[in-house]
Amino acid sequence: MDAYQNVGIKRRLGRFFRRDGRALIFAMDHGFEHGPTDFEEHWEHVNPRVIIKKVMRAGVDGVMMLPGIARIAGNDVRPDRGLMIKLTSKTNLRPKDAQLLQSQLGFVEDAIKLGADAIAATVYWGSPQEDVMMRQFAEIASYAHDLGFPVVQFAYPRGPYIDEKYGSKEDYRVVMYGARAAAESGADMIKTYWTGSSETFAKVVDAAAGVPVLLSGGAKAENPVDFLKVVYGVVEAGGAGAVVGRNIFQRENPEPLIKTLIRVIHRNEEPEEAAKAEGLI
Ligand SMILES: O=C(COP(=O)(O)O)[C@@H](O)[C@H](O)[C@H](O)COP(=O)(O)O
Repeated sequence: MDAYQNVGIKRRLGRFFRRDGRALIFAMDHGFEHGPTDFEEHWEHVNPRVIIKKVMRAGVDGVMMLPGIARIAGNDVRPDRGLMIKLTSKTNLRPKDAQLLQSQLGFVEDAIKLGADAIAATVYWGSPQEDVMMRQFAEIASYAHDLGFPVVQFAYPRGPYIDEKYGSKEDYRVVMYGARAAAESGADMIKTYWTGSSETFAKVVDAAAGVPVLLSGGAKAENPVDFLKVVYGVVEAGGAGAVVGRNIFQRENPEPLIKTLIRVIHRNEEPEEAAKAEGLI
């Protein structure tokens, strides 16, 4: 039985990762997690069908979204690309002291009915509510794995003790700890923060013990080359690519950036050269 389940996990992971073991995944959960103001720069992208068609054309390897957006736009994700459905979230409208919890808003069955190739959940390692998210992740992972579906953990260390002890949630010792905790809790793919250098990110990759580690994109960079350099650093460190939202959808025409990211992630091209080749700069 186990062998068959592992085949399912591997085949489904293979819809995200190319032969080089890397992926560029488009993130589209911001309308819920940050609010629709994230789309104000290019308001047409508040319609998931519009932006998903654009990112598909440009060649992203997969897309991550919440279940309701998958009902609206899941069909626009081409069948040969990965569809990741995330089952936990929070709004930015919550009181501040409740922001350190992601709640479950859907179930493994929902994600499977919607055609998911992978199922994702966030754990804020170090949060006072870490226990709740650990249990949510365990329940989701246990059931998904039983059915042969890979599970992605957004392993985000954050909480008052982290700030007090390390000064920053991006301190590599903290990010490394989160990645390790994700691997030890059964994740098949990990999404986390940039640590500021390729050397320190390599430690995060090591700590994940073979589970692929992808960058969580972050706010839109003023200069796209700065963002490309971060992604280049992730790849140099042995990272498995990036999950990118704002740097893509906060551009009217995201195609040149996506094509440049593909050059950096899948062809190891230097950011500036790649950006010039795609007419981005
Ligand atoms: O993890 C998320 C939010 O993280 P946050 O609480 O803003 O640090 C997701 O909303 C995004 O999917 C993720 O941040 C990737 O999108 P970008 O950061 O590239 O916009």
